[in-house]
Amino acid sequence: MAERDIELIQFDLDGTLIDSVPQLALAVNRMLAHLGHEPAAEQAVRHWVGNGADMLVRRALTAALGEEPDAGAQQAARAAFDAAYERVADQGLVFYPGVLDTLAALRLAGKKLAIVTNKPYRFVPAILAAAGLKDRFELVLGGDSLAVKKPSPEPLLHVCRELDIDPARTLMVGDSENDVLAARAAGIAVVGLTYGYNYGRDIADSGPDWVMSDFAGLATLLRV
Ligand SMILES: O=C(O)COP(=O)(O)O
Ligand SMILES: [Mg+2]
Repeated sequence: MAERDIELIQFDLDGTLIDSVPQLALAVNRMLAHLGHEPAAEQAVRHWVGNGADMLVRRALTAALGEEPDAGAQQAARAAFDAAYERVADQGLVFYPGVLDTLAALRLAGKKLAIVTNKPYRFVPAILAAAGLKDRFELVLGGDSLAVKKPSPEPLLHVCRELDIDPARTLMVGDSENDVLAARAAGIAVVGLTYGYNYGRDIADSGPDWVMSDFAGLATLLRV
């Protein structure tokens, strides 16, 4: 199948469309301060993002405590993180270069667009609204929208089923090995972006079908 036959593009959010680490780091540090711990460096937070809010909080707490938190500490920390992130998630958002123009061009070319993020769903609508992207996506799934999140293929397959589009006519675009693993297991072609997080590792090592350093490369790939 030619790349121009792609009908549906599923996007990761953090590290792909937006650089959300400043806001996540702020929320992590408000949570740590609330619990009496020293703040974490933004660079550390960058490497903790990728498996959703529970894992981000767990990694931050483990670093602060020097051991895994117990269930009660984890729960209290998650509540403090959520309260803090709710206030800043849509503030001062930075979209990566080429994202807004390329999304508009893909839409104009008749492509269906969706978001599959591991970020809890409740934070996502405000982020999209702040960027004027509320109506750009056919479907938006958060990390807690289904019973499983990426690297499970299920969220990606769920979107294909809901929109009635063959995985073979779908493209996944993300910055993390979780995006590549989910796409591969779903039989979906995948672009790996080099500018995101991926725990500080090279996305090329995960073996995506294409490696791109620039979001606008999608327009060239899909010939829109
Ligand atoms: O919130 C996370 O941990 C990662 O979110 P993402 O799936 O949009 O990269
Ligand atoms: Mg990501």
